[in-house]
Amino acid sequence: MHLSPSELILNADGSIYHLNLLPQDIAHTIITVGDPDRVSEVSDHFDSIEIKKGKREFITHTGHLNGKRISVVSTGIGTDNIDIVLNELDALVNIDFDTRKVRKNRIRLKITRIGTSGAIQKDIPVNSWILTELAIGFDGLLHFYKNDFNEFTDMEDEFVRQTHWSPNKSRPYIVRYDEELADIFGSNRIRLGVTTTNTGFYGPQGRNLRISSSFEHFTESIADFRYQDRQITNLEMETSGIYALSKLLGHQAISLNCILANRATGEFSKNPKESVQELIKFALNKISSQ
Ligand SMILES: O=P(O)(O)O[C@H]1O[C@H](CO)[C@@H](O)[C@H]1O
Ligand SMILES: O=c1cc[nH]c(=O)[nH]1
Repeated sequence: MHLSPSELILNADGSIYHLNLLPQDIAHTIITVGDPDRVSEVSDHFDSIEIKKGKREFITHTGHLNGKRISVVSTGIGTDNIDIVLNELDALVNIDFDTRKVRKNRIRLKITRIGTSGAIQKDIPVNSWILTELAIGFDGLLHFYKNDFNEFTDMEDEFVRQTHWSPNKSRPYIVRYDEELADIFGSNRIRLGVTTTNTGFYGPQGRNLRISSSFEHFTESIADFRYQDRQITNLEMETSGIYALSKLLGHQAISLNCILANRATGEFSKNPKESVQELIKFALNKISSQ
Protein backbone atom coordinates (compact mmCIF):
# COMPACT_ATOMS: atom_id res chain seq x y z
CA MET A 1 0.00 0.00 0.00
CA HIS A 2 1.21 3.46 -0.98
CA LEU A 3 1.03 5.91 1.96
CA SER A 4 -0.34 9.30 0.95
CA PRO A 5 1.38 12.62 1.89
CA SER A 6 -1.23 13.21 4.64
CA GLU A 7 -0.45 9.82 6.31
CA LEU A 8 3.31 9.56 6.01
CA ILE A 9 4.28 13.22 6.35
CA LEU A 10 7.78 14.16 5.20
CA ASN A 11 9.46 17.56 5.48
CA ALA A 12 10.98 19.31 2.43
CA ASP A 13 14.38 17.64 3.03
CA GLY A 14 12.75 14.18 3.15
CA SER A 15 12.89 13.90 6.94
CA ILE A 16 10.00 12.54 9.01
CA TYR A 17 7.52 15.20 10.18
CA HIS A 18 8.08 15.66 13.94
CA LEU A 19 11.40 13.96 14.64
CA ASN A 20 12.99 15.80 11.69
CA LEU A 21 15.20 12.76 10.95
CA LEU A 22 16.26 10.95 7.79
CA PRO A 23 16.34 7.13 7.82
CA GLN A 24 20.17 7.08 8.02
CA ASP A 25 20.12 9.37 11.09
CA ILE A 26 19.04 6.74 13.61
CA ALA A 27 20.74 3.71 15.10
CA HIS A 28 18.87 0.48 15.78
CA THR A 29 19.75 0.78 19.47
CA ILE A 30 17.70 3.63 20.89
CA ILE A 31 17.51 5.34 24.26
CA THR A 32 14.47 7.50 24.94
CA VAL A 33 14.37 10.17 27.64
CA GLY A 34 11.53 12.52 28.51
CA ASP A 35 13.55 15.67 29.10
CA PRO A 36 15.21 17.20 25.98
CA ASP A 37 18.12 18.40 28.20
CA ARG A 38 18.79 14.77 29.16
CA VAL A 39 19.77 13.95 25.56
CA SER A 40 23.17 15.64 25.90
CA GLU A 41 23.55 14.24 29.42
CA VAL A 42 23.51 10.84 27.68
CA SER A 43 25.47 11.71 24.52
CA ASP A 44 28.22 13.46 26.56
CA HIS A 45 29.34 9.90 27.35
CA PHE A 46 29.59 8.85 23.67
CA ASP A 47 33.06 8.46 22.11
CA SER A 48 31.83 10.41 19.06
CA ILE A 49 28.63 12.15 17.93
CA GLU A 50 27.56 11.92 14.27
CA ILE A 51 24.13 13.60 14.25
CA LYS A 52 22.45 16.29 16.32
CA LYS A 53 18.98 17.17 15.09
CA GLY A 54 15.64 18.16 16.55
CA LYS A 55 12.29 19.87 16.30
CA ARG A 56 9.95 20.91 19.13
CA GLU A 57 10.71 18.68 22.16
CA PHE A 58 12.09 15.86 19.99
CA ILE A 59 15.89 16.13 20.13
CA THR A 60 18.07 13.31 18.74
CA HIS A 61 21.80 12.68 19.08
CA THR A 62 23.31 9.67 17.31
CA GLY A 63 26.84 8.55 18.05
CA HIS A 64 29.13 5.68 19.00
CA LEU A 65 30.14 4.25 22.35
CA ASN A 66 32.58 1.33 22.55
CA GLY A 67 31.96 0.69 18.85
CA LYS A 68 28.16 0.56 19.24
CA ARG A 69 25.97 3.01 17.31
CA ILE A 70 23.32 4.48 19.63
CA SER A 71 20.63 7.15 19.19
CA VAL A 72 19.23 9.05 22.13
CA VAL A 73 15.85 10.68 21.48
CA SER A 74 13.79 12.93 23.77
CA THR A 75 10.07 12.22 23.79
CA GLY A 76 8.83 15.11 25.92
CA ILE A 77 6.14 14.23 28.43
CA GLY A 78 3.22 11.84 27.99
CA THR A 79 1.90 8.99 25.86
CA ASP A 80 0.48 11.38 23.26
CA ASN A 81 4.11 12.18 22.43
CA ILE A 82 5.01 8.48 22.60
CA ASP A 83 2.47 7.83 19.83
CA ILE A 84 4.44 10.24 17.62
CA VAL A 85 7.92 9.05 18.59
CA LEU A 86 7.26 5.31 18.27
CA ASN A 87 5.40 5.60 14.96
CA GLU A 88 8.04 7.88 13.47
CA LEU A 89 11.01 5.79 14.70
CA ASP A 90 9.34 2.74 13.17
CA ALA A 91 8.65 4.57 9.90
CA LEU A 92 12.33 5.57 9.68
CA VAL A 93 13.41 1.92 9.61
CA ASN A 94 10.41 0.05 8.23
CA ILE A 95 8.93 2.32 5.53
CA ASP A 96 10.67 3.18 2.27
CA PHE A 97 10.32 6.99 2.03
CA ASP A 98 10.85 6.95 -1.77
CA THR A 99 8.15 4.40 -2.63
CA ARG A 100 6.05 5.23 0.49
CA LYS A 101 5.57 1.51 1.03
CA VAL A 102 6.18 -0.67 4.09
CA ARG A 103 9.41 -2.66 3.66
CA LYS A 104 9.18 -6.46 3.43
CA ASN A 105 12.13 -7.07 5.75
CA ARG A 106 11.40 -5.44 9.08
CA ILE A 107 13.99 -3.98 11.45
CA ARG A 108 13.54 -4.66 15.16
CA LEU A 109 14.65 -1.70 17.26
CA LYS A 110 15.99 -2.10 20.80
CA ILE A 111 14.44 0.71 22.84
CA THR A 112 15.48 1.59 26.39
CA ARG A 113 13.72 4.39 28.24
CA ILE A 114 15.74 6.21 30.92
CA GLY A 115 13.14 8.15 32.88
CA THR A 116 12.24 9.58 36.26
CA SER A 117 9.39 8.37 38.42
CA GLY A 118 7.58 8.45 41.77
CA ALA A 119 7.40 5.39 44.05
CA ILE A 120 4.23 4.55 45.94
CA GLN A 121 5.51 1.86 48.31
CA LYS A 122 7.22 3.05 51.52
CA ASP A 123 10.13 0.63 51.14
CA ILE A 124 11.30 1.98 47.75
CA PRO A 125 13.89 4.65 48.52
CA VAL A 126 14.37 7.82 46.48
CA ASN A 127 17.40 7.58 44.15
CA SER A 128 16.81 3.82 43.68
CA TRP A 129 16.07 2.29 40.25
CA ILE A 130 13.21 0.17 38.94
CA LEU A 131 13.04 -1.77 35.68
CA THR A 132 9.37 -2.00 34.65
CA GLU A 133 8.31 -5.62 34.18
CA LEU A 134 4.61 -4.79 33.76
CA ALA A 135 3.26 -1.42 32.70
CA ILE A 136 -0.34 -0.51 33.56
CA GLY A 137 -1.59 2.20 31.21
CA PHE A 138 -4.28 4.62 32.36
CA ASP A 139 -3.72 6.65 29.19
CA GLY A 140 -5.90 4.71 26.74
CA LEU A 141 -3.38 4.87 23.87
CA LEU A 142 -3.55 1.11 23.20
CA HIS A 143 -7.35 1.33 22.74
CA PHE A 144 -6.85 3.43 19.60
CA TYR A 145 -5.04 0.54 17.85
CA LYS A 146 -6.32 -2.86 16.71
CA ASN A 147 -4.83 -5.37 19.07
CA ASP A 148 -5.40 -8.78 20.58
CA PHE A 149 -3.66 -8.13 23.89
CA ASN A 150 -5.36 -10.41 26.40
CA GLU A 151 -2.53 -11.84 28.52
CA PHE A 152 -3.49 -9.70 31.52
CA THR A 153 -7.28 -9.42 31.23
CA ASP A 154 -7.79 -11.04 34.67
CA MET A 155 -5.30 -8.72 36.32
CA GLU A 156 -6.91 -5.68 34.62
CA ASP A 157 -10.37 -6.78 35.81
CA GLU A 158 -9.05 -7.30 39.31
CA PHE A 159 -7.44 -3.85 39.28
CA VAL A 160 -10.74 -2.25 38.21
CA ARG A 161 -12.54 -4.17 40.96
CA GLN A 162 -10.12 -3.50 43.83
CA THR A 163 -9.65 0.21 43.08
CA HIS A 164 -13.33 0.90 42.14
CA TRP A 165 -11.98 2.35 38.88
CA SER A 166 -14.44 4.90 37.49
CA PRO A 167 -16.14 3.99 34.17
CA ASN A 168 -15.52 7.64 33.18
CA LYS A 169 -11.82 6.79 32.82
CA SER A 170 -10.31 4.58 30.13
CA ARG A 171 -9.87 0.91 31.01
CA PRO A 172 -6.35 0.26 32.36
CA TYR A 173 -4.32 -2.00 30.06
CA ILE A 174 -1.30 -4.08 31.03
CA VAL A 175 1.74 -4.81 28.85
CA ARG A 176 4.88 -6.79 29.68
CA TYR A 177 8.50 -5.72 29.05
CA ASP A 178 10.76 -7.44 26.52
CA GLU A 179 12.44 -10.10 28.63
CA GLU A 180 15.42 -10.62 26.30
CA LEU A 181 16.30 -6.90 26.36
CA ALA A 182 15.70 -6.72 30.12
CA ASP A 183 18.21 -9.53 30.69
CA ILE A 184 21.14 -7.28 29.78
CA PHE A 185 20.28 -4.98 32.73
CA GLY A 186 20.49 -7.69 35.39
CA SER A 187 22.08 -6.21 38.53
CA ASN A 188 21.43 -6.15 42.25
CA ARG A 189 21.17 -2.34 41.95
CA ILE A 190 17.90 -2.58 40.05
CA ARG A 191 14.57 -4.12 41.03
CA LEU A 192 11.76 -5.27 38.79
CA GLY A 193 8.51 -3.38 39.22
CA VAL A 194 4.94 -2.79 38.13
CA THR A 195 4.68 0.76 36.81
CA THR A 196 1.50 2.76 36.19
CA THR A 197 1.58 5.25 33.35
CA ASN A 198 -0.68 8.21 34.06
CA THR A 199 -2.17 10.90 31.81
CA GLY A 200 -0.86 13.73 33.98
CA PHE A 201 1.42 14.59 36.88
CA TYR A 202 -1.01 16.24 39.31
CA GLY A 203 -4.65 15.01 39.47
CA PRO A 204 -3.88 11.82 37.50
CA GLN A 205 -1.12 10.96 40.02
CA GLY A 206 -3.29 11.91 43.01
CA ARG A 207 -1.61 15.26 43.69
CA ASN A 208 -3.82 18.02 45.08
CA LEU A 209 -2.40 21.54 44.87
CA ARG A 210 -5.34 23.95 44.36
CA ILE A 211 -7.70 21.54 42.61
CA SER A 212 -8.49 18.11 43.96
CA SER A 213 -7.97 14.78 42.27
CA SER A 214 -11.34 13.05 41.63
CA PHE A 215 -9.84 9.83 42.98
CA GLU A 216 -9.46 10.32 46.74
CA HIS A 217 -6.54 8.45 48.33
CA PHE A 218 -5.34 7.47 44.85
CA THR A 219 -1.75 6.52 45.69
CA GLU A 220 -2.83 4.56 48.80
CA SER A 221 -5.51 2.74 46.84
CA ILE A 222 -3.21 1.62 44.03
CA ALA A 223 -0.42 0.84 46.53
CA ASP A 224 -2.83 -1.58 48.25
CA PHE A 225 -3.68 -3.39 44.98
CA ARG A 226 -2.54 -7.02 45.02
CA TYR A 227 -2.64 -9.60 42.25
CA GLN A 228 -1.04 -12.96 43.05
CA ASP A 229 2.40 -11.88 44.33
CA ARG A 230 2.40 -8.54 42.53
CA GLN A 231 2.03 -4.97 43.75
CA ILE A 232 2.38 -1.63 42.00
CA THR A 233 5.72 0.05 42.60
CA ASN A 234 5.78 3.42 40.81
CA LEU A 235 4.10 6.10 38.66
CA GLU A 236 5.26 7.90 35.55
CA MET A 237 3.91 9.05 32.19
CA GLU A 238 5.30 7.14 29.15
CA THR A 239 6.12 3.46 29.75
CA SER A 240 2.77 1.78 28.91
CA GLY A 241 2.67 3.60 25.56
CA ILE A 242 6.24 2.59 24.74
CA TYR A 243 5.57 -1.05 25.66
CA ALA A 244 2.25 -1.22 23.82
CA LEU A 245 3.40 0.35 20.56
CA SER A 246 6.72 -1.53 20.61
CA LYS A 247 4.82 -4.80 20.90
CA LEU A 248 2.42 -3.87 18.09
CA LEU A 249 5.25 -2.72 15.81
CA GLY A 250 7.59 -5.62 16.64
CA HIS A 251 10.28 -3.73 18.58
CA GLN A 252 11.93 -4.63 21.89
CA ALA A 253 11.44 -2.17 24.76
CA ILE A 254 12.27 -1.78 28.42
CA SER A 255 11.90 1.13 30.82
CA LEU A 256 14.36 2.15 33.55
CA ASN A 257 12.94 4.43 36.24
CA CYS A 258 15.03 6.61 38.51
CA ILE A 259 12.88 7.11 41.62
CA LEU A 260 12.92 10.81 42.50
CA ALA A 261 9.78 11.02 44.67
CA ASN A 262 8.34 8.72 47.29
CA ARG A 263 4.63 9.49 47.56
CA ALA A 264 4.13 7.33 50.65
CA THR A 265 6.82 9.08 52.72
CA GLY A 266 6.49 12.51 51.07
CA GLU A 267 10.18 12.66 50.16
CA PHE A 268 11.79 14.07 47.00
CA SER A 269 15.39 13.38 45.97
CA LYS A 270 17.90 15.98 47.21
CA ASN A 271 20.21 15.22 44.28
CA PRO A 272 18.02 14.31 41.27
CA LYS A 273 20.64 15.24 38.64
CA GLU A 274 23.32 13.00 40.16
CA SER A 275 20.86 10.21 40.62
CA VAL A 276 19.74 10.29 36.96
CA GLN A 277 23.38 10.61 35.86
CA GLU A 278 24.22 7.38 37.73
CA LEU A 279 21.38 5.57 35.96
CA ILE A 280 22.55 6.91 32.58
CA LYS A 281 26.08 5.60 33.21
CA PHE A 282 24.73 2.23 34.37
CA ALA A 283 22.49 1.89 31.30
CA LEU A 284 25.15 2.98 28.81
CA ASN A 285 27.62 0.51 30.27
CA LYS A 286 25.15 -2.36 29.82
CA ILE A 287 23.91 -1.25 26.37
CA SER A 288 27.35 -0.60 24.89
CA SER A 289 28.78 -3.90 26.07
CA GLN A 290 26.14 -5.90 24.15
O1 LIG B 1 11.93 12.28 33.39
P1 LIG B 1 10.99 11.83 32.32
O2 LIG B 1 11.65 10.86 31.39
O3 LIG B 1 10.37 12.98 31.56
O4 LIG B 1 9.80 11.03 33.05
C1 LIG B 1 8.95 11.50 34.07
O5 LIG B 1 9.06 12.88 34.35
C2 LIG B 1 8.00 13.63 33.72
C3 LIG B 1 7.20 14.34 34.80
O6 LIG B 1 8.00 15.18 35.55
C4 LIG B 1 7.17 12.58 32.97
O7 LIG B 1 7.60 12.54 31.63
C5 LIG B 1 7.48 11.32 33.73
O8 LIG B 1 7.26 10.13 33.03
O1 LIG C 1 6.19 11.59 41.04
C1 LIG C 1 6.71 11.58 39.90
C2 LIG C 1 8.09 11.83 39.71
C3 LIG C 1 8.57 11.83 38.43
N1 LIG C 1 7.74 11.58 37.39
C4 LIG C 1 6.42 11.33 37.58
O2 LIG C 1 5.68 11.13 36.61
N2 LIG C 1 5.95 11.33 38.83
